[in-house]
This record gives sequence, C-alpha cells and structure tokens, in this order.
Amino acid sequence: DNGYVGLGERDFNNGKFNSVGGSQRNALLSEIKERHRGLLQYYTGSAWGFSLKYRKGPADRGLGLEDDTFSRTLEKIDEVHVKALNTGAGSAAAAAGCEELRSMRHFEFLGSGYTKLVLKGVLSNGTAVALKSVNPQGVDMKRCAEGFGDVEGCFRLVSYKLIKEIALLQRLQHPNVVKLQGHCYTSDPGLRVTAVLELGSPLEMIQLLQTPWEERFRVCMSLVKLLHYLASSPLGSVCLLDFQPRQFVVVDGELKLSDIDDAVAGELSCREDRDCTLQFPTRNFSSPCSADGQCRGLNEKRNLYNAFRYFFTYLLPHRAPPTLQPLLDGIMNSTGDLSSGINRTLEAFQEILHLYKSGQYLQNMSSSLLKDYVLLKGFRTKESNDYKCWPSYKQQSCLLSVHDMKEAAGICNSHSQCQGFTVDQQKTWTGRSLASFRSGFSDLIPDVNSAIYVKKGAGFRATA
Ligand SMILES: Nc1ncnc2c1ncn2[C@@H]1O[C@H](COP(=O)(O)OP(=O)(O)OP(=O)(O)O)[C@@H](O)[C@H]1O
Repeated sequence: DNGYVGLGERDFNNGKFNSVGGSQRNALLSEIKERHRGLLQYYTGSAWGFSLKYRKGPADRGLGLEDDTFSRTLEKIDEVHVKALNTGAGSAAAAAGCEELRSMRHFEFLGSGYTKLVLKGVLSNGTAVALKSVNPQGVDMKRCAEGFGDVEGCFRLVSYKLIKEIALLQRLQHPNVVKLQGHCYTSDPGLRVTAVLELGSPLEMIQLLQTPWEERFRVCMSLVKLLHYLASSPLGSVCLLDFQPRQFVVVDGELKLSDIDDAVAGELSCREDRDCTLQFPTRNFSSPCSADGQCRGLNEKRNLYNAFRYFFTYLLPHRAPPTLQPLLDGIMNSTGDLSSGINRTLEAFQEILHLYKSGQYLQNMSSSLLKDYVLLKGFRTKESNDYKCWPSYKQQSCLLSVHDMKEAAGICNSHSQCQGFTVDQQKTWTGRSLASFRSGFSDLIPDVNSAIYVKKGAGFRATA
C-alpha cells in the first residue's frame, strides 16, 4: 500500500501523468516517493535555516499526505524541493535561474550519460556554463519508460537524480567539485530541472597520459584533496559509488568532480565485521564494524582504492623525476594495499610537491653545467617549430618545465639536437618556468625582456 491506491483517474490526467495501468502506476508512484524521501536527508541541517513541514505518519505512508489527491501531493513534494534548493547554500548568490535560462540561445552538446544530457550555454554576463538536464534518450529514461509506460512520470523519477546532484553540490563546496552557478526547477506542466554548472572539459585519459608528469601529478593531487574533503565533509563521509574518469572534468588543469548523483553520504550500517567488506575485482578489504553499528572508514577506503586503480596506476609514476620515484612508489604501495588512509596520502603528496617546487629533488646538480653556455641577452627566438621531445607542453617543439637554468642546461646536454634554450615568463601551476629547447638559432628577434642560452660553439644568426 503506497497511500495512493484508489485515487481517481483524473488525478493522473492533469498533464503531469499519463494514464497507465493501475499496478504499473502504483509501482512508479512508490519509486517516486522513495526517491523523494531519499532526498530529504540532504536538506536537513542548520545550513538550511528552515524545518521541513512533513508530517511523517506511521511507516511514512503517503508522506502524511494521504488525504490529498495525487497531483496535490506532487505539488507539495515540489514545494519542498523548490524551497530547499532555493534556500540552500550559495543559492542567494547564484548567477543563473529559470529567467536566465529562458533567455539563453545557442546551445552546444558537451556530453551525455545514462541519466543526464549536458549542453554548453552562455549566461548574459558572458560566462560559458554547462547545463545539465535529464537525458530523454538516456538508459535511465528508457528503462523507466519500458517498465512503467509513462514518459512524464519517468521524467519526474529521473529528475530526482538531478535534484540530488543540485542538493549535494550546494552542500559540498570545494575547489575540486564543480561549482553550481544556479538551477531552474519548474513543475508546470511537467517537472523540469536544470543545473547550471561551472564549465569544464571531459577528462580524456589518453590525452592525459601524453601530458608532462607535473600535470598528471596535479590531477592526482586534485583527486587526493577532493577525497580528503569527502572523508569528513559537511554531510559526513561521502562515498563515490561510481568512480570512473568520466565522472570528472578538468578546469584549468584541476580535476573536479562533476557527476555526483551516485554519491552516498554516511557510513554503511553493519551488524558484524563481515558486513564491512569491500570487494574489488582483484582484491578485497575489510573494516571493523563499530559498536554503534557502522563500517567506520569504509567510504574513505573505497574512494582511495578507486583513486589508486583508476588514476594513480596510469598517471602517477610514469616519467616522474627519478629522485621522486621512491616516494611515488610509496604512495602506489600504500594506496594499492590501503595501508595508509587519505590523511597520510595527502601528506605524502604535499611532501612530493614541496620537493618538486623547491628544486630539492635536483640532487647534486653541478653549477658548472651553465659554463657550457653563452648568455645572449636582448633576444628571443621566433615562435616556430623545432625538434620535438616527449612529453612536451607543445606538440611541434620541445617545451619543458624547469626549476632553474641549471636544470635546463642539464636537459639540453641530454638531447643530442639541443643547441640552447630560452626560458619563458610563463609559469606552470607549481611556479616553475617553461624552457624552450632549440636545435638552432637562425631566427632570433631582438627583445629586451628575453635572453637565450646558446651552447658554446653553436652557430646562430639574428634576423634583425
Ligand atoms: N561541468 C561540465 N563541463 C563540461 N562537460 C561536462 C560537465 N559535466 C558533465 N560533462 C560531460 O557530460 C557527460 C555526462 O554528464 P554526467 O556524467 O553528469 O551524466 P550521467 O548521465 O550521470 O553520466 P553517467 O552515465 O556516466 O553516470 C560527462 O561524461 C562529461 O563529459
């Protein structure tokens, strides 16, 4: 009994629900109520500044609204979500709501998945954003429509995943979670929800594998910072059930979580230790069941092991500076067997970052290296193709990050084609300089702000 059995047919034909068979309809209603109830946990807490007006009856039958017609119930459900989302953190300052979206033109397809369709749009202030809505062609919609035969009802059901995403994004604010810029929730004639998000680019693992180690380290470190936050977030410990690279986007080189509807907050309940087992294809892990019946630390473990198997394994150790390799091996081991938690893992990343930024990883770098070079002040090279090296910041030339000129000289000495280098004003995210390594200098241009290190004996000619 879902509290709605026996409602008149008119209640389902008001433009919100199609007429479908009774048992299918009731099953869909049960699912809708279930999803709706599941969302309430994300709205409670002092941050919301209001209390939910729901009367929870015995076993929460009909959400205490049994006397109302179904359409009225949906209205009340909508009222709760609209109110909760509109008073959620950051909503007052949100840049985009329904009005803003209605005036938007020219959308571009960005991506789609089982549940959502993502389009690029531009706000009136010129900011490009990602707009998420229910994917009418997605597997979620198709399965639901096949099962229940009610497209409008299914739209509502699937929308709750997006509403959950909005509610979670309001509460989980972190530099490595995409920023919610606003949302639109309309329920007349049918429920339509749009989330307005910070725009990123899809995480392309193949592309990332070809980027310099420093950038791959950055992605892994972004992930570690995110997991550190999720381990003790305002919603308690949060577990990302679906942990695939496609759940993340990249914004200015930083990894950000974008698909959060499959996250769960709070530790798993348990009766005994056996209930707290994590099963992965090649390994199992377990946590003790605490006296208050929770698998303490299990969410953190699951997230961290997934970070190891989907990210660190591919991105972290390859082509790292040799002196940092032992520390990186340490991270690979301690996350691969979960002997360290997220706190210790973050510390290990911070230590590596410090050694890298400060140049301390460059042990025994001889200062005599620069003696092989002549400093030519007041010149720069033309932006042109030159010999390639891997992994370079540019595809058609050899552009690498360096701590200082000595490191650049050492790199140049190790490349047979290299005849010298210039160091850019541009910095990488760690504050290191970008050095352009050259095989010749037939294209020099006067530039008071630049200097070139030319290998002694290398021929060069200025064009002006
Ligand atoms: N903020 C964003 N900026 C740019 N592209 C995005 C953004 N968010 C999502 N996308 C793209 O849209 C795709 C679908 O989004 P999302 O993962 O939220 O949908 P989904 O239906 O939950 O997907 P899945 O079936 O993988 O769980 C993503 O894989 C990503 O490529």
